[in-house]
Amino acid sequence: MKTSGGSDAAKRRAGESAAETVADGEVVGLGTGSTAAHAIRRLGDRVGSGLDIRGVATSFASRELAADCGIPLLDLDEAAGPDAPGIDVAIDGADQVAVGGGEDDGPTAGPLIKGGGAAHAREKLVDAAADRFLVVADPSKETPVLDRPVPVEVLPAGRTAVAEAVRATGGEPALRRAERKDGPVVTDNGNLVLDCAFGAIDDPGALATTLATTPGVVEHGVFVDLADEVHVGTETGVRVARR
Ligand SMILES: O=C[C@H](O)[C@H](O)[C@H](O)COP(=O)(O)O
Repeated sequence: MKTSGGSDAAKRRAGESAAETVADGEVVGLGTGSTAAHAIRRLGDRVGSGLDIRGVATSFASRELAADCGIPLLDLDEAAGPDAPGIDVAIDGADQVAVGGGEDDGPTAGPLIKGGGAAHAREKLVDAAADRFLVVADPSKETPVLDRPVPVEVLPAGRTAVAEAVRATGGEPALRRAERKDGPVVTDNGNLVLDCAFGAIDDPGALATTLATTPGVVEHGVFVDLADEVHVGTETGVRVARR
């Protein structure tokens, strides 16, 4: 399991807070990463105590963890077809989340960057299909303006063409390399990842459209207008920002 900055206690509070909102009978999208893993473990505990849910995994890693935790699983095709139950709620992490001011109504949940674990293509499928999408994060992920490099999953044959297109829009692409093998990271879908630095992203919606319409791009890690709630675990509790 990939880990990231931020304390594990804060991640656990965030994951468990979101897991507590899941109700009996629901179909639950199971996110990827070290924060979502806490939600999966808590859901596994609740299943052990009688909660009746089915999970839809977003990656090889989340499927494996959910199976270890005793959560019954559905494929996305089984959950999202015409006569299928649908996905009631998805719980997933983020690499960066824009949280707005909201002095009167509390903080507001804005766009996200995801894909630090190269799982963003399946995550976006599941998170977008869910009736409620809950993001779980620690305070190191919050920012007023997104500015982390955006993970872009590309067809292997499109790697150079997509890199050129990214440069043409002012971005700087870097092929993601594996830490424990000589060569690139290969996604669960058999593709490559370009981490594309754009500096401060003033218009995430426009960038999302540009990347989505670039030939060779399978999926990018900008998630716009998808998050319903962001559960931010702190050293002492949990803050919830809403859309
Ligand atoms: O591809 C991976 C996912 O988008 C993760 O949800 C994201 O990288 C956050 O992971 P973590 O909770 O480990 O920081």
